[in-house]
Amino acid sequence: MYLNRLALVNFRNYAQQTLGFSAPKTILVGENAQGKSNLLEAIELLSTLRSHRTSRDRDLVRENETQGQILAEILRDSGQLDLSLTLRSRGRRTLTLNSEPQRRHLDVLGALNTVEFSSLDLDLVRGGPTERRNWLDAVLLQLEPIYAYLSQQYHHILKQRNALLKQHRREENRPLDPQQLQLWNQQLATIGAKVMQRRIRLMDRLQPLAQSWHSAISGQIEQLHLNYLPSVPWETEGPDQIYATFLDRLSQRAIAEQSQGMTLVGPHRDDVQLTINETPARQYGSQGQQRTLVLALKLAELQLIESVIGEPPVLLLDDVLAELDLKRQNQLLEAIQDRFQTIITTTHLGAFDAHWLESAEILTVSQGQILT
Ligand SMILES: Nc1ncnc2c1ncn2[C@@H]1O[C@H](COP(=O)(O)OP(=O)(O)OP(=O)(O)O)[C@@H](O)[C@H]1O
Repeated sequence: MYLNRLALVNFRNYAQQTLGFSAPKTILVGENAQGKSNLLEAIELLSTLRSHRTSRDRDLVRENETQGQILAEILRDSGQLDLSLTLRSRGRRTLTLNSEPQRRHLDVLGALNTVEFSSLDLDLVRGGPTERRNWLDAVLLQLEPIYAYLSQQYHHILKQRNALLKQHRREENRPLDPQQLQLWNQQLATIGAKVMQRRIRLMDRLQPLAQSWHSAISGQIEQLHLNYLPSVPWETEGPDQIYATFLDRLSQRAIAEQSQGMTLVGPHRDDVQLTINETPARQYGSQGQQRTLVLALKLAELQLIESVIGEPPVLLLDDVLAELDLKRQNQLLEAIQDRFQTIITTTHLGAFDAHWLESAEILTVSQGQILT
């Protein structure tokens, strides 16, 4: 898969910018706050329909403008795709694929596959369960875009169920309608079990890949384990078993849920435990070890997406490469070679291994403009 051209109109600090990618690696170099990450954010938006920096479209539209646009030409094995996303400071975004307006936006997921690696990814080790769940969900969206509907459905049910519990807590005299709660319980367990099952399947596929990268980078001295920690005890019997256990668990926590006014059981409470040599990585890791771990996870993600979709995804490295020592840079270089189109941002080229610079096109970003 290859991102051939990108055009930005009134997006973040770009007024009008077209960019053709002509090498397997592109390095965007520039001072702070010039627009390097904004450019990667535009690509991320086309790929996932989300930005990890904001959930409001009005932040993405250039100041004092009412609408902005991102357009891309993507070369896939099956042919060329033209994708455009129009963002409005007031009003809904619109999307076209090959000039056809798309009513169901989630259907566009999968047109452009990307793996992003930024310094924020260190939060996979250092941060809380939310970061790790979001990561799993983002990988699942790339692997099976249908997961977006499942996740949306789950959050809708969760919101409704929480509203019911909250209302009960607020109006203490009002008894909780057991039938209504039962209905939400069944829906939560049905969809929740499917979400968990997909996440666990993903972990099973990521684990051996991450382990092998991790042991290669750490020189075989450290053993990585990824362990899914579900809030519903997990048996391997299959969806019916999970559904039944899920309902049991909800009834066990019923009093706590009613007094707290929120749902305490389900995949929105799950976590992933990362251990190195059986010690939790969060407590164990030096900065270097944590970087090795995150790099192994990202390489596993890259490899898995490639094998599932049958084409290499585009790799986005936001300000992270210069932070890796030369050994880790070379591991990464070896893994991606020229097979993965890679777009890299940095404030300085000095820390790059010469091999990176040889095979890359280097572009300077200054005040919302790309100088070629
Ligand atoms: N909606 C917007 N309209 C105009 N300018 C914006 C908008 N959103 C962000 N900016 C500007 O974009 C710049 C930030 O760009 P970006 O985050 O891409 O920086 P960067 O080049 O990646 O720098 P760093 O190396 O610090 O990460 C800031 O100057 C900010 O004011």
